[in-house]
Amino acid sequence: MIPDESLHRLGKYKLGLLVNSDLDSWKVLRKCLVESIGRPKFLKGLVPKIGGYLAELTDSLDRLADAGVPILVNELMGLVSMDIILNIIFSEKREAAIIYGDGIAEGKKVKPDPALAMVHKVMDAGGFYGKVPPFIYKYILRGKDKLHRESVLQWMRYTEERVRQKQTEVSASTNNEHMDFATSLFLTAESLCPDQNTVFKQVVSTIRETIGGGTDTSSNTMAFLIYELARNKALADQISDEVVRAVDASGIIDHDSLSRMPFLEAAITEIGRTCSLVAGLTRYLSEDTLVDGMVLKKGAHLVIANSMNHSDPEVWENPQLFDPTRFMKKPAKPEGPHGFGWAFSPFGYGVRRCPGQELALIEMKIVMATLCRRYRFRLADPLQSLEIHESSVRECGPLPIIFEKREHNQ
Ligand code: HEM
Repeated sequence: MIPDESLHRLGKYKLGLLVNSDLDSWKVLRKCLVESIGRPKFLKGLVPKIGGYLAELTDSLDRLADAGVPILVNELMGLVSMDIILNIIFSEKREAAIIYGDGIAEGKKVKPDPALAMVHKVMDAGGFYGKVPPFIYKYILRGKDKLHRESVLQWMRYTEERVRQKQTEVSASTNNEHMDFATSLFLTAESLCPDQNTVFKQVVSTIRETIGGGTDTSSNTMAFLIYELARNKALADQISDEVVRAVDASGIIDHDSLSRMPFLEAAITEIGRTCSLVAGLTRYLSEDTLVDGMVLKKGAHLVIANSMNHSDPEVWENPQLFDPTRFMKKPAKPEGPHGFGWAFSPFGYGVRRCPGQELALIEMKIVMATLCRRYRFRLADPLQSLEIHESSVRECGPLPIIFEKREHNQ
């Protein structure tokens, strides 16, 4: 539940998408986001872009496999998602995951990536302020409050600086044919917002949410999936064989071959259920609403508990079991994106559903297809259990994994 004091403060907040309480400005930003990262042409163009990056990453992972040393897969996937999202947003060519993989292969101690470390801290701050009523964090948890505030301020300065640089580039450029997300966002926001100051503020807020939303979400989902595949060799082999069949001899994964990987897609969907990355969705009732014969009053704040719905034994047979085949069968009910009605909503529902869903699915599919085709994943400690850290999203704790080359490694 959102405490009243927070709500009062949110009432004045008209920036960004996630916690924006002003319908008009939310609509403008949502349009910006959906018209840029949601466009089919943009999504199709992502496949070769991410594929090029992965070709370099797998050279590094090959060296890691040859060295036979474990790598923290939660950190690796965080860097992969960060490299990809910053490339999409700013056309920045980052190689943080490659540097990390090479460093580990050579037995060096690798320093944490500053941008990723900042996102982790901000997600932690989001989790902290989302859970604890304001008077507690203000008066009782003063020390933690100070730390989280500093992380948030550092993050705000970083994103503002990046967007300012971008604004200068956009206004100097005459050719915006191959636009990155930030450029497209600027141009759309300029056509929709009343003044330059508002444009700047909205772009900064939206970019903050896109980096945050685009990093710790897909990266943790992939880390959780790698954990399952490391524990279940038969599933991992099944995905690997499917990918080998779907791509031609060149091994290049293109847009068409991605559509020939239903089992991998089902495994990604199933991990969305078992890990419930976003544990709950929040809603404000703008009118009295009838739910299961009960009237919920206008003005109520609801939390839709994904983590409970996703493991409800009345809906899911053997809910604790990681079983992708449940998403390959004919849906039990015709409702909802996967035929499981309200019982399955990893990306949310309706007008507030995640605007990055298609992007995340393409990214996760191409990254996991590439990794599953080329490597087996082995837990460095066979008894390793999964550590889950509850932040703004569910985060995968330290997970050391050994990459082993498969026969289809090239
Ligand atoms: C596995 C990956 C992801 C998961 C599981 C996820 C999940 C979610 C969920 C559950 C919501 C709330 C939806 C609702 O209340 O109905 C949400 C909102 C949002 N997501 Fe994602 N997301 C993912 C990836 C991404 C990516 C890649 C981006 C950006 C490129 C993104 C940006 C956002 C934004 C901006 C919102 C707020 C939308 C609004 O309030 O109108 N997400 N996401």
